[in-house]
Amino acid sequence: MGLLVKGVWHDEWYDTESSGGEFLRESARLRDWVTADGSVGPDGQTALPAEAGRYHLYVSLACPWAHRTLIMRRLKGLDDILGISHVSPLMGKDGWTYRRDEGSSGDAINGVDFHHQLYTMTDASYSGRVTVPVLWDRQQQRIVNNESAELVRIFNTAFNEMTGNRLDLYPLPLREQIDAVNADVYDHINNGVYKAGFATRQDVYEKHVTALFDALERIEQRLSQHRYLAGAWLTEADIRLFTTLVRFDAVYHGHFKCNLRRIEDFPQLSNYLRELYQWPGIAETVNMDHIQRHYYMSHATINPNRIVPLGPHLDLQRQHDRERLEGKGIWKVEL
Ligand SMILES: N[C@@H](CCC(=O)N[C@@H](CS)C(=O)NCC(=O)O)C(=O)O
Repeated sequence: MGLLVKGVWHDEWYDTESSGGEFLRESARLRDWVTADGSVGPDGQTALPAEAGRYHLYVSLACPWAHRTLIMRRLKGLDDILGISHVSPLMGKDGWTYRRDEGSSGDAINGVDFHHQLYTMTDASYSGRVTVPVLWDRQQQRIVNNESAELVRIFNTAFNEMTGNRLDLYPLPLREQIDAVNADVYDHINNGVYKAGFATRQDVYEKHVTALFDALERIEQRLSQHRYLAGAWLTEADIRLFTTLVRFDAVYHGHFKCNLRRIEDFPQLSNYLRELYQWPGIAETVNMDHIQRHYYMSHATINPNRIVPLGPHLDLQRQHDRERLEGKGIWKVEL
């Protein structure tokens, strides 16, 4: 675990000292877009044009943020035009690596050993955290974007004409609702588990665990009325919640001490989790071995002996009861 300072790798754990025991997530810095024809992104971002085989996705199979992009790649039928490489689940003094003997695929495109090399290839004096996921442009030899929320949106639209895939996980009429639920889920659940787990003071931990379970209760309530977070349509909001829920009982409950309840103990959330897990294509994106080994073996400050627990035995293929609520599947746009 570490970061780059002016292009030089430093092995350092998160600094929570200067923030009163709080884990503060750094904003992603590489924010260019890919659009169908290379015209600017939705907020005027510089963009590159969609082309089959031009881009490559670097992920960790353990990481919930990277997992969003893997699900989008699958749902949007991008497997053949967007290659992937995955890091080793173990993130030690060198940060994310491409060590095959630990379970990495190796880097199929650049052959680097360390993920931070992709950042310094992009900018020789890069400063900041070195994170997954990353979208790489093989033509310009640089990272295009390292923010998963934006990669989800890029994958949702940029390649539609090429693939003929009309699924829209961020439909115009639902955007306001999606943005609102995303904000709550991001702050209190996706990032909430990290804020609790990486806290280095008792009161800070308690504050974030309480906020996390309050948010889970709110979502539980919502899911008692609606099949999905934005109503009858499955959207990116569901994908974003799913990647945290699927790790929850296996990792966050024990390792991050988010243990007031398990997801299994919430009737709506647990059935909803199973429905999404059983959605065509999604289960294949879940790698519990990488998930468990990553967290328990990489965070030495939390689990110094690096023992990986054997349980819990989750059966996510069990039947769910969500059919009692109206579901319309995924929205489709006209091409
Ligand atoms: N904002 C980023 C966050 C990604 C992120 O924090 N990924 C974690 C893995 S789960 C990481 O690479 N952490 C390395 C570090 O913080 O040094 C995104 O959503 O894409």
